Amino acid sequence: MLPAGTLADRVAIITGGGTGLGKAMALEFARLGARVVLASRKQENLEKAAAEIAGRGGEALVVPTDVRDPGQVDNLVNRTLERFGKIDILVNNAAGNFVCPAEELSVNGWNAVVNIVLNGTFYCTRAVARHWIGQGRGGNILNIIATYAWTGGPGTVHSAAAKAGVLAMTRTLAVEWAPRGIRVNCIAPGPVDGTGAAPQLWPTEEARQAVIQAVPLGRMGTPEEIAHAAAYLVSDYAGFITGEVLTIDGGTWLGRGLFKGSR
Ligand SMILES: CCC/C=C/C(=O)SCCNC(=O)CCNC(=O)[C@H](O)C(C)(C)COP(=O)([O-])OP(=O)([O-])OC[C@H]1O[C@@H](n2cnc3c(N)ncnc32)[C@H](O)[C@@H]1OP(=O)([O-])[O-]
Ligand SMILES: NC(=O)C1=CN([C@@H]2O[C@H](COP(=O)(O)OP(=O)(O)OC[C@H]3O[C@@H](n4cnc5c(N)ncnc54)[C@H](OP(=O)(O)O)[C@@H]3O)[C@@H](O)[C@H]2O)C=CC1
Repeated sequence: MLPAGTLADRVAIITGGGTGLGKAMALEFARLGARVVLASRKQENLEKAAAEIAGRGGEALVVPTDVRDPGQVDNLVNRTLERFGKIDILVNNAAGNFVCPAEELSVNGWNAVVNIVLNGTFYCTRAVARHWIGQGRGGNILNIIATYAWTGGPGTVHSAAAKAGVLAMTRTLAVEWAPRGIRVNCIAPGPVDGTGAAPQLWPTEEARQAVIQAVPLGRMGTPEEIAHAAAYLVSDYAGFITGEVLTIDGGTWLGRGLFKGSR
């Protein structure tokens, strides 16, 4: 765990910060001293997370936002600046996902996921970076992707394609904005319990056990394990890291190996 004070005085916007991994990151960033801005569609989830942060002595601003709407994203940036006067960190964590054979996926289904994951990430990134560049100051962007950005993800073509786009965006902007002092990195989590992925991707205990079988470390990850790594990447400890993907998946994307029977 990073020491308290690591993110002192930082202001962090976290999209999808009311639930799952976003909430875990918000709690951890607040523990480390950051003031956090929670942005997603459902105000009720955001308020609950903000109350939990306040209950632990932290400070959180709630800004209901649909990241698919560039106008709402501009409002998110403006509300953050009105309240805190600056932005140091943006975490693009909001996502939508469901399992559906590609040939059965409707245009609306494709667009729903791609608009949240790929377009929403770009709208938020552009709005925050415009502010930084206008002010002549740097900042930190962390994008939450998934390992199927490079392995492919049968059953989730919308999400896999969108996350691959976010990975390309990360590497592109890491270099394009390096002279501006803006770092851009990714985390690729493996399956994590206690998040919104469960009802969408492993809705039954049987399905969950099948996922665990695919993990070399033999278990799901925890939201806190992702949050600790996220805090590191947006902190000064990672000051020379940009354009990188930190995979936190218990070895899952590497597979189980071919020769299990003979080991
Ligand atoms: C290793 C793990 C990696 C994990 C990665 C993650 O991201 S985990 C993160 C997990 N967390 C989350 O996913 C949380 C957020 N997720 C959400 O808000 C929704 O799941 C959303 C992504 C559909 C967006 O909602 P919305 O209100 O904007 O959209 P809407 O309800 O209006 O639907 C739009 C279209 O999609 C269609 N459609 C929907 N479901 C299915 C389905 N199962 N089957 C087929 N199709 C489906 C629906 O029929 C419609 O098409 P139509 O009929 O008009 O042609
Ligand atoms: N959990 C896991 O096992 C894995 C998760 N991931 C990634 O981790 C991240 C967090 O997912 P997880 O915590 O599991 O799932 P959650 O469903 O808990 O989180 C997704 C969040 O995105 C928000 N969101 C969805 N659509 C929009 C939108 N249009 N505008 C703004 N916010 C939106 C939701 O809030 P609201 O409904 O209020 O809008 C929700 O808080 C995602 O990027 C996901 O792809 C990657 C690999 C594995």
